Amino acid sequence: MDWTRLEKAAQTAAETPIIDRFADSARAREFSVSAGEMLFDYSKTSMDEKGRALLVEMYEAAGVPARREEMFTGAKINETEGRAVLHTALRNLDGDPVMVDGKDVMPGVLDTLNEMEAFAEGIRSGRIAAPGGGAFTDVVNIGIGGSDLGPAMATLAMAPYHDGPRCHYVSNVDGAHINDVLLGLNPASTLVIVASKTFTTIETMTNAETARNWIARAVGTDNAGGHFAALSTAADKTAAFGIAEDRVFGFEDWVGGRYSMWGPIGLALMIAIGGQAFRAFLAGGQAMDRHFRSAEPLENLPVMLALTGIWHNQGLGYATRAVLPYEQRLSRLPAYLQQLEMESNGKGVSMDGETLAVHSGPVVWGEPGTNGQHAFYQLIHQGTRVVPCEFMVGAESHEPELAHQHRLLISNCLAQSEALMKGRTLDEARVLMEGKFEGAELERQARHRVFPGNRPSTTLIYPKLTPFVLGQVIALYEHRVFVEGVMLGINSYDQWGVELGKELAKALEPVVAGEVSGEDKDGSTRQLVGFIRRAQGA
Ligand SMILES: O=P(O)(O)OC[C@H]1O[C@](O)(CO)[C@@H](O)[C@@H]1O
Repeated sequence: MDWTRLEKAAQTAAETPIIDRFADSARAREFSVSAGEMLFDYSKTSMDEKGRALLVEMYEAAGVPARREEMFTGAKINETEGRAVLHTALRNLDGDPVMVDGKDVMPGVLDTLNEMEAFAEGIRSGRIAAPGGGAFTDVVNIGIGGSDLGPAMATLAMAPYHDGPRCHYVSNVDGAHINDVLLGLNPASTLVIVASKTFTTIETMTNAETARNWIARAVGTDNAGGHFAALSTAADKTAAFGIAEDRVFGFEDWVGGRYSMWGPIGLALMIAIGGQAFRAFLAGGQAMDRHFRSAEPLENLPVMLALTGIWHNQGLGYATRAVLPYEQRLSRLPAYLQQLEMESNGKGVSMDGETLAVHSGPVVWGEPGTNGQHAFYQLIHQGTRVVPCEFMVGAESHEPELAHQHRLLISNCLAQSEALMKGRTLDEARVLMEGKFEGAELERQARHRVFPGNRPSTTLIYPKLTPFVLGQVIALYEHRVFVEGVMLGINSYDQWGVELGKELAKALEPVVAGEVSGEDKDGSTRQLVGFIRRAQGA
């Protein structure tokens, strides 16, 4: 990959102020792309035609289209773990065959979907009741990372469609989390879902144990099993935990944790919104898959989202990107995308083990607008670092009676991208301050009110945040990660970088407990442990 050529092209293009590009009346149209009823506008960036052509050339040279076919058809593209990458099969609602090791995985996928739906509808209707009688009023999903963030994010996002039992999510090993969630619940009418691909994750297994004790204390050990379900690839381990086979919804190792909300890991979401709405969510993902698989690069929304990302990160060296949904119900989307993007593309070596020639994927962060405007947008507008912003907003809300609020929301979203691009010159700031200050003080005050402008942003607009649209948005970001990962030459589907901390935490627990001396630890770690133990009165 000729990253130097990209850097030069991007730097040259960035010499032209973004706003000047709109002298061409076709700019907005030509630097936008649609998928279904969704529009992605990347015209407020410095990307020019030459740069875009180079990006497409690099995309082709990296072999993204061929790799994409490999992914969809079950090739083992997760090479370090020897696994296929088939979250797309989970939303392949038509059941067209997808082969892994010579076997069609679709009958199993669709059977599991039907079983999940029968269970979810049973819980929703009260047909599947608590052992003591009475419908389940509350569901607690215990999981972390990919076994938490997806369904937790989507349950919030889908609030207008939530007509099932209340759903709660516990992830942190901090006992405060499960304590505070369980505090308000009645164990006799609570269903606990233990969600863990591996069923070994220490946080989840510890919380599951705590929940089991809580349930057993209230309803008796014999009845506790009736309050549990499990979502996992490890049937032996769910059985060992004591969860009945018909309460276990399994999936295969070709579904990565952070890509797993489309299958059993989405069970709590399905219980919240029902099988039909969950299938609409899957259909949205499937529609984005079809678009991604068939559209030419310039007409392909995930591809252009990815190429814009590469332009900003590897081309211009912008180390972070902000995801700014003007949609309160997407408040957990930035956290979800942090795992999706950073656990996937935060790698320092290429697939063949060589050190990466360019930076890996960016730091992803964000908050919903308009909240962020009153917090960190100061830095985005006037700070010395450039942060490409990814705005998103729905044309319509679910609150027609509050249409004026939605107008305000949209206006704020569009105003921010306009302000970032246009900025405010010193002359304009002076005019603003005239009459209030004069002389040197006017000059000083005016300088504080200058906005450099020329700051890039993109905007994704969708009709309304329905289950279908949420499915489209999540699949869009998954495919963006895929394209960027292939162009960087990395494996987006492993996560070895999380292992070292886990190993060290395991070794440190007996040191913190005072059972082992910890002499082999560094001075800082010994000091911290010592301080904590003294504070605990040990
Ligand atoms: O579903 P599991 O196996 O409990 O894993 C939870 C999370 O932990 C990780 O493995 C990271 O430690 C994530 O990739 C995963 O989503």
